[in-house]
Formats: sequence, structure tokens, C-alpha cells
Amino acid sequence: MLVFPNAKINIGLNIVEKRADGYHNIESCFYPVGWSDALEITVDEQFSFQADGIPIPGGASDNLCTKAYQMIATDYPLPPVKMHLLKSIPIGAGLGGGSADAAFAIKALDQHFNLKISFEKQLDYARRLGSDCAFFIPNKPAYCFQKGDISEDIELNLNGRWIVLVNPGMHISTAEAYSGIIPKRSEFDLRIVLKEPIGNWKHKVKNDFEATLFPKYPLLAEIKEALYKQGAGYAAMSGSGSTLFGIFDLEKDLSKHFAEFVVWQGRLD
Ligand SMILES: C[C@@](CO)(OP(=O)(O)O)[C@H](O)COP(=O)(O)OP(=O)(O)OC[C@H]1O[C@@H](n2ccc(N)nc2=O)[C@H](O)[C@@H]1O
Ligand SMILES: Nc1ncnc2c1ncn2[C@@H]1O[C@H](COP(=O)(O)OP(=O)(O)O)[C@@H](O)[C@H]1O
Repeated sequence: MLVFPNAKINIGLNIVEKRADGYHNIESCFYPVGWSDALEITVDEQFSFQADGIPIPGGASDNLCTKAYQMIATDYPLPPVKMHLLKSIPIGAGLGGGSADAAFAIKALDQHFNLKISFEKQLDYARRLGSDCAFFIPNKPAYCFQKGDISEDIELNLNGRWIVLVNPGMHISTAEAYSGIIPKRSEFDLRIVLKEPIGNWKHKVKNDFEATLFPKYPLLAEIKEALYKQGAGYAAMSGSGSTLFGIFDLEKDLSKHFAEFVVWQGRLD
């Protein structure tokens, strides 16, 4: 079975408070984007995990795909499989690529082996692998809160708009990014602000990681500004960085403009 785990962006990311378990409660709109990996799962004589494409830190046993398989195999009679991942989504980039791989592995194992794991149980498995992971089970625009692992539907439809993602290549660790944050209550209810026209978002829809990461990595702020100069209706950093995104009304090829970086662009759907 072949699946294509896709990335997400965070449209607004408020870090509201530190929790007793050391994690942070957040409020964010998660939105799926088309930048994807490819994950193939086939029955084999013994379990193996192989990755090609962008090198992934850690070995096969550390990979979230392996962890997803082991977790499901503890509860269900799964045959050994070969998992082959073609990695394309940049790593440590705020795009949730590892979480997407894990969630798509859960969904693919369920479907391929007809395990009939309920939707709620798939969410629970995903939550055990990472805070971002549950979003990728339904994989549709959502308002996510608590650790980012609880969600409600959001009325936000950006279908047909053009998105440009610019990844300058630095790997920012999520844990390190959170450690520099002083949490605070959000000024605006994201669910309400996102109903306003996109042109109103610039000063209201904020990613709290920008305030600590932009001074440390000025290039990130420069790319965001460049996206606005190119006509983005809204531009921001995704998650804990280092990817910036710009949302445009009309198709705009910025691959040459950002030639020194890794760029993905396409239509939102
Ligand atoms: C910042 C966000 C925003 O969507 O995305 P990324 O930038 O990683 O894509 C997420 O909150 C990242 O979620 P995820 O990458 O799944 O994080 P996890 O593996 O659960 O946690 C990694 C580390 O980040 C910190 N962490 C994570 C989530 C959270 N709500 N509070 C935290 O403090 C913890 O230190 C934890 O040990
Ligand atoms: N399949 C995977 N793809 C990417 N990273 C993975 C994967 N499995 C485990 N990891 C680990 O997760 C870390 C970051 O995950 P990733 O989802 O790419 O970043 P981010 O949290 O910024 O979205 C990597 O440094 C890597 O060690």
C-alpha cells in the first residue's frame, strides 16, 4: 500500500500556558498543505524500515513509522512488513512531517490489514506518538488546542488560493523552541479572527515562536517580509520554524525569487 503523508502549516499559534507535565497548551489553526512524503508498506518475511530522500536524524528504530508499527502490532495480529519512506518534507521545519508519517502509517496499517480500528482509537494511538500527530488522522483544517492534540472543526476555506513555502534549511528543534517561550493568554480568539478577510490577519494572527526565533535567526524575518513584498495576503512562520509561508490570491511562481532556499508552491485544496 502506498500513501502520501502531507505537511501542515500553523495559521496562528498562541502558546497560552505551561502545563504541569512540562508541555504547553497552545491554540492554533492547523491547515494541510500538499508537500508530501511517500510511504510504502508491503508484507515481508521480517520487519524492516528503509528511508530514502532527505536524511532523517536517528536510526530505523527511532523513526516514527517504526514506532507506529510497533504500537499497533502490540494490540493487533500484524504480519511483518517492509516500510519504505521517501522523505521530501524538510525536517525540523515546523511542517509536522514526522507526525504525518506516523499518522499515515497508523491509517495505512488499519486499512491494509482491515483492522477496523475506530477513529477515536486511531486518534489515541497518534497522540501517543506526538502532539501534532492526531491532526493528521482526519487531516483537514482544524482549530487545535491543549497540547495541539485536541481539535475542533474550523470554518476556514482557503481552497483555490496559492501557497508558497520557503525553507531556509536550518533545523530548529521543537523542544528547544518551546524552552525559550514565556506563555501568555491570546489577545484574539483565532476562530473568530480567521473569519475576517485575509487582509486583516497580518496584525492579529500571530505565531508566538516568531518573537523569540526571529531575533536569533534574522533570515526568517527577512523571508517573511519578502513574501509580503511579493504580494502575499498573509505570511508567517509555521510551527516552531524554520519554514515560512505566504498565502496569495493568485498563482505566483517564486521559485526563482527564493532560489537559494528549498521552495514548495501549489494550490490549496
Ligand atoms: C510546534 C508545533 C506546532 O504545531 O509543531 P512543529 O513546529 O513541531 O511542527 C507542535 O506543538 C509540536 O508538536 P510535536 O512536534 O508533535 O511535538 P512533540 O513531539 O509532542 O514534543 C516535542 C517537544 O516539544 C515540546 N512541546 C510540544 C508540544 C507542546 N504542546 N508543548 C511542548 O512543550 C516538549 O518539550 C516536547 O518534548
Ligand atoms: N519519519 C520521520 N520524518 C522526520 N523526522 C522524524 C521521523 N521519525 C522521527 N523523526 C524525528 O523527528 C524530528 C523532527 O520531526 P519533524 O516532524 O520533521 O519536525 P517538526 O516537528 O519541526 O515538524 C526529527 O529530528 C527526527 O529525529
